[in-house]
Parts: sequence; structure tokens; C-alpha cells
Amino acid sequence: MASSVTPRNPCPKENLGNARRGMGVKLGPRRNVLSAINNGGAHGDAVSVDGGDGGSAAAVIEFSGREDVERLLAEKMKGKCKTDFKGRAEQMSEYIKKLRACIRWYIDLEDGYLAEQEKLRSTMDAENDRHAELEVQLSNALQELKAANLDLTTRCNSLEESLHKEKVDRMLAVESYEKERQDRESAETSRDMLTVDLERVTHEAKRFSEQLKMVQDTNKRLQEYNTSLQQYNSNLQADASKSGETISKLQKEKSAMMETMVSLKDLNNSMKNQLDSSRTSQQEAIRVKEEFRKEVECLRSELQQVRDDRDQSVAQVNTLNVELANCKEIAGQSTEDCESLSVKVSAFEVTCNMQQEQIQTLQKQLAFATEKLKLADVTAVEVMTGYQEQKVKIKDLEERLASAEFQIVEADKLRKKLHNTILELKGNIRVFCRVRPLLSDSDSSGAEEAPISYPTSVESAGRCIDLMNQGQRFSFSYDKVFDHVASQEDVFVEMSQLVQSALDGYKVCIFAYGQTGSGKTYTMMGQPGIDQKGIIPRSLEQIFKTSQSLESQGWKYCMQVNLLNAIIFQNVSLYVVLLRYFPMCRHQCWKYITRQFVIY
Ligand SMILES: Nc1ncnc2c1ncn2[C@@H]1O[C@H](COP(=O)(O)OP(=O)(O)OP(=O)(O)O)[C@@H](O)[C@H]1O
Repeated sequence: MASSVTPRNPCPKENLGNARRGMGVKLGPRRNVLSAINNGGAHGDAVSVDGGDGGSAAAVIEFSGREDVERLLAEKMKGKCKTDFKGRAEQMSEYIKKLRACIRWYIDLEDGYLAEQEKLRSTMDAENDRHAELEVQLSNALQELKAANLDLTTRCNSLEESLHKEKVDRMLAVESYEKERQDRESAETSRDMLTVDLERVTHEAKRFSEQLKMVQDTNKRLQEYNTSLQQYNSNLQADASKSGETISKLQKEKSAMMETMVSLKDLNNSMKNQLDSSRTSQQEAIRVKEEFRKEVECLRSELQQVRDDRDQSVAQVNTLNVELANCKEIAGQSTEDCESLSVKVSAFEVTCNMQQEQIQTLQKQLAFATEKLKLADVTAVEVMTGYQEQKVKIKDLEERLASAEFQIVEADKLRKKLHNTILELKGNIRVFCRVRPLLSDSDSSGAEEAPISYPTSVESAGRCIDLMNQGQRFSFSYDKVFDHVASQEDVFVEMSQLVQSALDGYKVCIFAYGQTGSGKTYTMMGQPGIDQKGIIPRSLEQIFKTSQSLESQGWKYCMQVNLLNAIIFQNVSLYVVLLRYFPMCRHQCWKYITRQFVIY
């Protein structure tokens, strides 16, 4: 049976280095000695040791380690006597075989070690090369990362600076916005249109004040006039004609004053309309202000969004800083991380740039809105000031107007009283006489002898008439005598006072007496043509005109007309009245009424 010795590792792994070192030093001589021993041995590279030379069977010796070798070296000859040389020689040969096997084991072991050493050396060289290469790569990567890190640090610093600047700008913008908002709230009624309206209102107010002044002057004049009228009353009987003219003038002034009052009322209404339009403009300005406020709210929300984006960016920067720190710590581990970081940083820069553009756009919009708001506020304040001034002026004018109206009403009352007093003084029943001119066709015969003459003395001028009959002179006196050249206007001037009395609320009656063809219809109705209008159309005109003008003072007139055919009564009454006034000549009375008519 053949025994084999398998080369084993005699040393533990941790002692491999020492073994290697030892091998490196003693390899040459040991190799030679072992070779000599091996050559002196029987079978060269065989690892098993047979029990005998001739291929006899022997136990296979296995060396598993140093202990086996030491055990072999410590092996002693077994209990045979010293003279048993043969046995001892056998034992020795056996021992030598074992030693040979041991040496062979060592040689195999050495060869294994050498092969392993070579392998390890080549591996170590490769590892060294790889290590050197890796070191170069790592140093390059480290340099790149350092450069990238420096660049990133610079960018981070610049970004931090820009963020800080943006923060400051944003704070300033927010502060300015708050200030503007407060200013805007204080200026609640800002109107562009109101300025124009207020200018117009100012102009109208000026005109109004001038007209008011005029009215006041008129009123003053009226009062003075009334005073003079009161004084004039004492001399009224003597100056009846003069007072008539004064009264007519007063009437004209009153009508002018009424017209002024109407125009003032119109002006007041127009000013109220303008005030309404100003209020509308104010509403419009409030609406515009609301729109501005909404726009500012939008801007604020956008600003808030930008702030959030900025915070996110700052957080990203912080995260990136942290990542950068980690990258610094683990620099060289991954260039891909650096690239991704670069990509992130570039994306962040792009985001930052976009946000900066957005912030700039928003800041521009905010500045524009701020300018607009400032302008609007300034205009609103100016307009408000002007509006308040105009309001005060209008209030003052309204008060003056009310007082003027009150004065006018009072003056009107006084005028009515005075007018009625004058009329009473003139006489409640008055008789006027109008002489019809000779008609060319029917009265041609009577034109030669004019039986009528008008006295020219101071006492009788305009009040007396003389009739000639059969050489006798008959004088008649009236409250007023209209000669044959008196116009319809002249007659109505006297009648208009009575019409005014009727308008003032007094009862008035005017009627005409006269023979057929004496001119009653002509006097009362007139004929076509403006100058030919009689008392009735002129009275109606005055009534309607005055009632319309007095409507502005709150007066309302209700008019009613009754028609009565009073020819019989007219003639009978005429006769009665004539008898009353001409009692001395009854016969002439009838003749007289054929040429006259009497107007009450
Ligand atoms: N003041 C006057 N000036 C010019 N024409 C006059 C005047 N008064 C009367 N006449 C003329 O005399 C004529 C008669 O007048 P009218 O018809 O008014 O008289 P009467 O009194 O009304 O008559 P009757 O009683 O018949 O109605 C008319 O043609 C009228 O134009």
C-alpha cells in the first residue's frame, strides 16, 4: 500500500508574512540542502513514503503541520537491544524514509510557498499599480471637487448676497406698500373727473353768487323802493300818475327778480345735478380704488409666492450646502454626485434667475402701481379739498339763497300790502274813460266838430274831459282819461295793477260800459296783432306769466273761467253808474255812453 504525503500549509495565515520574509532570505541555501537530500533519496518529487525499498507496503505518513514534524524528530528508537543492528538499521531506514517524506513535504511546501509568493507579488504589483492609478484618479477628482467646491462656495456666497439684497428690497417694498395702503385708505374719495366737475361747480358757484348778489341788490333796492313807496303814499293823491309808473317799474323789477329766482333755482338744480355727477364720479373712483386694492392684493399674493419660492430656494441652498458638506467629507467617492449637484445648482441658478426676473417684474409693477396710487392719492386729496370747499361754498350759497328767498317772500308780502294800500288809496272803485277815435268811414261827418276837449290845467290833466253841447261846456272828471290816441298798452298799464291785485289774492272786477260801436270789444279783446291785443289777452298773459314765475316760490294758482252774456245787465248797470257819476245831466248821460265806455 502506497502512502502519500500531501503538502499542507504549515503556518497559520497570520504568520504568512513572516514566513514569506523568511523564505525570501533563506530560500537559496535551503533549497540546495533539500535538493541534496532529495537527490540522495529514493524518488525525487514523490510525496508519499513507502514502507520499504522494493515497493513493500508501508504506512503512509501524512504531515499536517509542524507538530507532525516535531513529533517525527522526537521519535526514539523502540526497545531493541543495542546489538540488534539489523533492527536498528531497519528502524533507522524507516526513520530516514519518514525524514525524506518530511523533507519532501517541506520542499513541496516551499514550492507552494514560492508559487504563492510569486502570485502574491504579481498581485501586489497589480494592486500597487491599481492603487497608484486610483491615487492619481482620486487626487485628480479631489482637485476637481475642490475647484467645484470653491466655485459652489462662490456661487453660494453670491446667491446668499443676492438673497439678502432681495430680502432687504422686499422689506423696503413691503414697507412702502404698507405706507401707500394707509395713504390710500386715508384718501377714500379720489376722482379725476371730480376736478373738472368741481371747476365747473366753482364757476357756477361764482355765477350763482353774482346772481345772488344781484338778487340781494334787487331785494335791497326793492326794500328801499318800498320804503320810498311808503313815503310816497303820503303824497299819493297828488302824484297818482307818478306812483303808477313807479309801481309798473316795481312790477317789472319784481318780474325780473322772479326770473332771476327761477334762473337761480335752475342753477341750484344744475348744481345738484353736478353734485350727483360728482357723487357718481366718487363712486367710480371708489370702484377704481377697489380694483387697485385687488391688484395690490394680487401683487402681495405673488410677492408671498415669490417669498415662498425664495424660502424654498434658501432651503434648497441649505440642503445643497449640507450636501456640499457631505460631498466635501466624502470627496472623491462620486463624481456623479458632483455632476448631479452641479446640475441641481445650475437648475437652482436658473430658478433663482427666473425668480429674480419675477421679483424685478413684480417690483416694477409695484413701483408703477405705487406711482399711480401716489398720483391718485394726491389728486384725490386735492379733489377732496376742493370738494369740501365747494361744499362749504354751496352750503353758504344755499343759506344765502334761503335767506334771500325769505327776504323775497317778506318783500313780496310787503309789496302786496303796499300795492293794496296804494290801490285802496287810489280808490276801490275807479272809473276810467277812453275816447274812441273817429272812424274814417262812419264818423267822417263828426270829424269837423270835435265836441270833446281835454283840459290841460295841472289839476285836471289826464283826469278830466270837457263835452261841448249846443255851445255849453260839460266837464267830467274821472280817475283816468284815455284820449283818442291812447294805445292798448297805455290802457293795460293801468289795468295791470288790478290784475296784480287779483294775483295777490284780492277780488277784482273790471267791466266795460258803452254804446254800441264805442269800442268796448276793441278795448277788452282787441284785434289781431301784438299791439292791438286788448285787456283780456294781456291780463291772461300777465296772469299766466306771473303764476308760472311765482310757482318757484311755492305758489300754485287754480284758474276758473265763467262766461255770461250780460248785455242787458251791462246797459242797465251802465245807466245806473252813469247816473251816479253824472247826476246833473241825465239826458246827456245816455248820449255820452254812446261815445264812452267805462272800465272798472
Ligand atoms: N280806440 C280805438 N281805436 C281804433 N279803433 C277803434 C277804437 N275803439 C273802437 N274802435 C273801432 O270801432 C269799431 C267799433 O268798436 P267795437 O266793436 O269794439 O264797439 P263795441 O262797443 O264793442 O260795440 P258793440 O256794443 O256793438 O259790441 C270797431 O271797428 C273798432 O275797431
